[in-house]
Amino acid sequence: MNYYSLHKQSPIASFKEATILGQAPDKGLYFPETIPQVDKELISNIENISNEEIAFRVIKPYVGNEIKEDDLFRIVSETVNFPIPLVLVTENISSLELFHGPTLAFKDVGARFMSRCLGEFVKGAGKKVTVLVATSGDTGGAVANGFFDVDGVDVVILYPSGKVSSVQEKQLTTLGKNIHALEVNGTFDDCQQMVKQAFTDAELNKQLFLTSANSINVARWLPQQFYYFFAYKQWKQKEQAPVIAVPSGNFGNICAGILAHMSGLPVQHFIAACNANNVVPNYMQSQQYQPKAAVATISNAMDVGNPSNFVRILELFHQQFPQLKEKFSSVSITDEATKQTMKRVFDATGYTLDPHGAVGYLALEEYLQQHSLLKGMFLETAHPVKFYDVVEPVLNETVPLPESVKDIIDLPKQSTKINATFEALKDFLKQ
Ligand SMILES: Cc1ncc(COP(=O)(O)O)c(C=O)c1O
Ligand SMILES: N[C@@H](CCOP(=O)(O)O)C(=O)O
Repeated sequence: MNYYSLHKQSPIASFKEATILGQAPDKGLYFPETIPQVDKELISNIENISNEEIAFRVIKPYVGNEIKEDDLFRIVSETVNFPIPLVLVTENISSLELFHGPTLAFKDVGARFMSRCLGEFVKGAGKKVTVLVATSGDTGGAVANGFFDVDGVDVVILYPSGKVSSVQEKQLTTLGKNIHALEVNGTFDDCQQMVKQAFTDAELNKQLFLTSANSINVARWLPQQFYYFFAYKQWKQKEQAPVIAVPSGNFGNICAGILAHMSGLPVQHFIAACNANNVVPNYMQSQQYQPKAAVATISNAMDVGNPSNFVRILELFHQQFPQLKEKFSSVSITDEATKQTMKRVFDATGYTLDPHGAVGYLALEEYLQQHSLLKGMFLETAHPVKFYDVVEPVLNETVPLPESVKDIIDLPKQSTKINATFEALKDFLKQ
């Protein structure tokens, strides 16, 4: 598979080149030249196919021959070696629990896949790779975990100071060794902008071999398709495709879901569930894309004011608004409504939502009220314990700490504070 830049000013890249570069030289995001179609048999027989094989068959056309088949199978097997259950919460709403991986968030899938692909590509390159990542909470922890102690790779994580949860911050800042955390005096969008600028700085790129582990990198973005297929495998009413609500911030996750659908996966409709950061819900009303400064919410990992991947969604629909509108809608949910949903669902069903999942749940519930014959699922994108400081007072219940969190909660944070300027990042990287 070849990839073109959405800015159309860079040469075509192979999967390996796109993974190593992260972002195209003209600052565009890479996009696959064609959308491969999965075999009809993969869908009709999906209940009998292992997750490893599903993942392999989905990703193989995107990777082509740039990783040997045996190695690719091993990589996907290691990527999806934890449970991803679809759990019934009410009669017509299910939760796809994406939080059973090592850092308790859906990012583990993309981060594990990408770290292994990059490992293959830089083997024997004789040069150290610096992986840059901007995070609003979960990407950083997953990437840190995926690349921890990997030979030849340094990871630099930029996160907005005071705007991630305490558990997320510990996951980002306590590993040490090849993982460096930069606490930026700004927002996630500032961090993302600084990282994107670093890829275009001639001096830095002469000195360092830089790549991105955000969803701008195709090797982080594309494997996020896997769990949409795993969800369908567990979907009982195959005669009617599910509505899927995805808590959305940078829009990489939902964009991967739409790509899976366009490759043949049955989905009735996608809902991008946003918090108060409502750039995309506004776009769906006005057709005007107007990025704005992110506002802080209790679903902090979705506090994004200029989502990177929305351009990929527009490309998937060939920039045609009527087609986009038919398959995709987007709503903005307030913090107050998020808390009420967490409490109401817990009291009625005993199910504990994290604030991001609660945004997805409410968006889905409202949609199903308008479309009463349909059923759906929301993506529970992180474990509630990652936001225990929000969840516990709302539910008036304690969320037990899993061992992985107990291990880090009392460790000292190791981070470097920097201003939200590219120069500050450059100075740090040059050291
Ligand atoms: C828990 C959680 N939910 C939702 C999102 C939003 O996902 P995306 O940026 O792919 O839209 C994130 C951040 O990635 C997250 O960490
Ligand atoms: N919500 C994300 C923001 C970055 O998203 P990415 O998928 O583009 O890496 C986070 O938790 O860091």
